[in-house]
Amino acid sequence: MAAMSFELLKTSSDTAARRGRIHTPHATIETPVFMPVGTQATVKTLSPEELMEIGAHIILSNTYHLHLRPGEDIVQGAGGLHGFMHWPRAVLTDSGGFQVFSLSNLRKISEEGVEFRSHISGEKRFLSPERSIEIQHALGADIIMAFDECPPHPADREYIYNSLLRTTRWAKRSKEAHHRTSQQALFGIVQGGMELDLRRFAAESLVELDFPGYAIGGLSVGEPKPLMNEVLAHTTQYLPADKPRYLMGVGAPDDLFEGVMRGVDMFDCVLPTRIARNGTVFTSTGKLVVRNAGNAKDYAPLDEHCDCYVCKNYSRAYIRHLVKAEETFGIRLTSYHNVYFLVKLMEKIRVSIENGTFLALRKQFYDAYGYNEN
Ligand SMILES: CNc1nc2cc3nc[nH]c(=O)c3cc2[nH]1
Ligand SMILES: [Zn+2]
Repeated sequence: MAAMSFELLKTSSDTAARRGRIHTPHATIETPVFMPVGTQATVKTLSPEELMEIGAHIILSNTYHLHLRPGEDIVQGAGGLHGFMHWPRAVLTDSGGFQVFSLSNLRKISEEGVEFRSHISGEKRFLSPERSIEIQHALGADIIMAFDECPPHPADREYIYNSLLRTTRWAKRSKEAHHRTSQQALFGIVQGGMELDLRRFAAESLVELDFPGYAIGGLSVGEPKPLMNEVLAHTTQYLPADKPRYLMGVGAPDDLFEGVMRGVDMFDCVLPTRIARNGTVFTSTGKLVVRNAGNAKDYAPLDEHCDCYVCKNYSRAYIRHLVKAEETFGIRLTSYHNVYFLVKLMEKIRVSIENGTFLALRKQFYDAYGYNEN
C-alpha cells in the first residue's frame, strides 16, 4: 500500500477553503482536520478509546521528547507508537528541531545538525536530519517531518534567509535518509519567517524536492495573528493544490477558521488540553473559566450546545468542585470536552465547505463566540 495519498474533494469559489481526504496505513482522515497533541505518547489524561469516541483519526507525538525519554528503541520494541500507545489510527511526529529551540538550552547549530543539552537530564545530545529520520522511523508514525530550523521571531532577514537555505539542504538530506521505508510519508516544512518573498522561495525550493505533503512552519511563534494570517495566505499560493498543507502549532478556534479560509488542511495545537489543566474550557459563547465562583451552583453543562459525553452527564458545579479539589477527574472532563470541541468544530467546518456555507458558519461562530471578523 502506498504510504499516503491525498484526494482533493472540493475547492471553494469564495475562499481558499478545501475539502480533502488523506489515506494513511492506519486511518483515512477527512480534511480540514484538527490533530490532538500527544507530545509524550499520550494526549494528556485521555485514553485512546476516548479519543476514538471523540472522533480523532490522527494524533501528534514529538520526536524530541520521545528520543530523550523513554528512547525510540523502547517505543520500537513495543511495535512503534501504535503498539506502545495502543492507538490503532494515524500518528504524525514532528522532527525535533522546533522542540530543541523551544525547550533545551546550550544548543549549537551547524551544517551537520544541532547539538543541545537534554532539558530532562542536562546531558549533551545531537540531532541531524539523518538522526531525526532514523528516530521517526523507529517511532513508526504514518506522517513524519523533515528536520528543520524554526528561526526565532523576530529575526533579521539575513538570518532568516540563511536559515531557510540550510533548512532546504536539511530537507534534501531528510528525504535521502527516508527513502528506505514506504509506509511513512515525509513532509517538507516551509520556513521564511515573516518575509513574503522568502516564503515563496522556501515553498518553491521544497516543491522542487517533491514531498507528498507540506507543513508551514515558523508561525505561531508569538507574531500577531493578522501577520500570521498574511504570511499564511501568501505561502499556500505556492504549494501544490493536490498535496496536504499542514499549519504547525495552530490553533485556537478562530485560527482554525482563518487557516482553513487560506487553504490549510491540517492543524495541531496543545491549547485544548493545556487550558483544560487550568480549568478553562471552550464553549460556543467563548472561553469559560470553570473554577470561577459563579459556577458553584450552576447545574448547566459546560456548553448547552455541546453533545459530548461530559456535557451530557456533568454540570459546571460538579466540574468546578473537582477542579478546585484538584481531583484528577476534573481535568479529564475539561480535556475531553475541549478536544471534542475542536474536533467537532472542524467537522462542522468540513460540512460547511461541502455546502458552500463556510463564511456563514464563520460569521455565526464569531458572533456567538465574541470574535470580531476582521
Ligand atoms: C505552537 N507553535 C508552533 N509549533 C510549531 C512546531 C514546529 N515544528 C517544526 N517546525 C516549525 O517551524 C514549527 C513551528 C511551530 N509553531
Ligand atoms: Zn462538551
